[in-house]
Amino acid sequence: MNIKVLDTTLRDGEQTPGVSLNPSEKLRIALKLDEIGVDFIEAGSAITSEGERDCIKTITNENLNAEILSFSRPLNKDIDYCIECGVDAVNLVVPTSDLHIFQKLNTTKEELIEMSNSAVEYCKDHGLVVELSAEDASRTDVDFLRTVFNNAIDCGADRVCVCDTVGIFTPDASFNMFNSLRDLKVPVSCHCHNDFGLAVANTLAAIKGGSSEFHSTVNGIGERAGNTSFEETVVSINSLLPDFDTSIDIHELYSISKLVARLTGVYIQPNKAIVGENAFAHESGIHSDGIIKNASTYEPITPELVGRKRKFVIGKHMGTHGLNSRLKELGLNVNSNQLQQICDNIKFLADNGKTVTDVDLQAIADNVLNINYEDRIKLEEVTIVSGNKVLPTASIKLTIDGNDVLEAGVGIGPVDAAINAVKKSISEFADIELVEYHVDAITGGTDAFIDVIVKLQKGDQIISARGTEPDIINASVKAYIAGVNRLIS
Ligand SMILES: CC(=O)SCCNC(=O)CCNC(=O)[C@H](O)C(C)(C)COP(=O)(O)OP(=O)(O)OC[C@H]1O[C@@H](n2cnc3c(N)ncnc32)[C@H](O)[C@@H]1OP(=O)(O)O
Ligand SMILES: CC(=O)C(=O)O
Repeated sequence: MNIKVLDTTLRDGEQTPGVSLNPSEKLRIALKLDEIGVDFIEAGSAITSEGERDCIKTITNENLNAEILSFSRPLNKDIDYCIECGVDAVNLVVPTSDLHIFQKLNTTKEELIEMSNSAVEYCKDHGLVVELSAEDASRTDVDFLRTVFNNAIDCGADRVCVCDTVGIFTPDASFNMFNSLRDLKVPVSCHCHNDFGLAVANTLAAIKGGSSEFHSTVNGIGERAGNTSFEETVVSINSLLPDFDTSIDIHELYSISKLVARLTGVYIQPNKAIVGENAFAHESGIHSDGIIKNASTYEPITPELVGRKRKFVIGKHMGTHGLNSRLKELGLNVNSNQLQQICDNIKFLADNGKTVTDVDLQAIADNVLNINYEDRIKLEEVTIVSGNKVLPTASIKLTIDGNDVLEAGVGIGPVDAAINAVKKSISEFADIELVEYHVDAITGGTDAFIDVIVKLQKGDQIISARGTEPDIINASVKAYIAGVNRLIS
């Protein structure tokens, strides 16, 4: 059975405290959601603001394949704004629990049904598709919930949705709720929150119980602890529920996750399922060895399925099989004695608390293999002008293959300006992208040593490099140049 996906990254996801997307950012996300096969896109809440309406209009102007919805309360003024934005449908949110009806809306159950019915009729009179979402449904008396839904359906609602607004469902409760609503005459969808970390589990249980649609957000962003994670649910349906599928192009999940993280500024933790940095990374020797022999030993799905690549990480827990595989990726062939020596050196560093980067690994390997490696690029000088009233500007003097090169760059801040100046000096011969930048203050104070780790990419090759200095600009430039030197060596 095909399960429909309503993505609410642009509405409930944007309700993440501090997140606000502009029209072009919302459009980029909507285009990607549409491209990868999302059925319904909740583009925002038209009532919220002028800017929000501009965002929704930018999306509705594109005539996407997906149905475009706006959130709306069951109030004509909200619905009028939805109509002005040209949406196909409304997510009409009607609170149904006693708590919400009596304490929040300060009304009665009879008046609530009246408000809900008349809003559905108003929407239908204006040609809108209606998904009626019962807010706080998981704390609502089921008979009353059925009454609200059946009234709405009689008035023309096209779909109804059970919202676990504060994430209190357990998988059993979710299954039972949806199983008891199987006889409703329209599709029933589920909207779960992650307050107890159960949103994906509850969504899967809802689907097994009879829900034919689920709401989710990319990376699980949203109010408080967030919503059901889009990527986790899609992959779980694909891999764990053999009787169900979705129309989503699973290979694109990583790229949409990256896009949403970048545009919202909500970065995901490394151990997040499917899209986290470590989801397909292996440091432990026993795991890496198993993976090399047969990847299924320690990977339930292949990284390629979700648009990712496996990686073996250098560190304290690794063994020689994983290390050898990483050395080969870096173009280094070693015998078993050399391999063991390199492994011992890395474990010594790791035991002393050091994160071992690829550049460290290559330096250790050079030493063990007696390779005389000379950096092609050397930093001679870097000068920064920065302050509260100037555009951060950097001038840089390098020697490249023995020749002096002078360059200048500007940037958002002094580090950006310095890196831009280095990039300009090497642009003719090295097409290198900075894919990650991480900074730590080693001792915590303002006089601390700064440890910068960068990841740089040239074609298919990604390597990590470090710079440690008392000055963040010098540390960043040093890390960047160390990585570039290795990538062009
Ligand atoms: C579970 C969810 O995620 S619901 C979606 C939550 N999203 C948002 O709130 C984001 C968009 N919201 C906004 O921009 C603003 O809250 C607005 C424009 C909708 C309303 O702003 P204001 O008029 O200043 O009211 P405020 O937000 O302070 O209070 C909410 C009002 O809506 C009422 N309300 C809340 N939910 C509903 C509902 N589903 N149906 C009808 N009325 C509702 C409240 O009772 C309150 O009304 P009151 O002023 O008569 O007491
Ligand atoms: C409608 C909605 O976002 C909720 O109940 O959580």
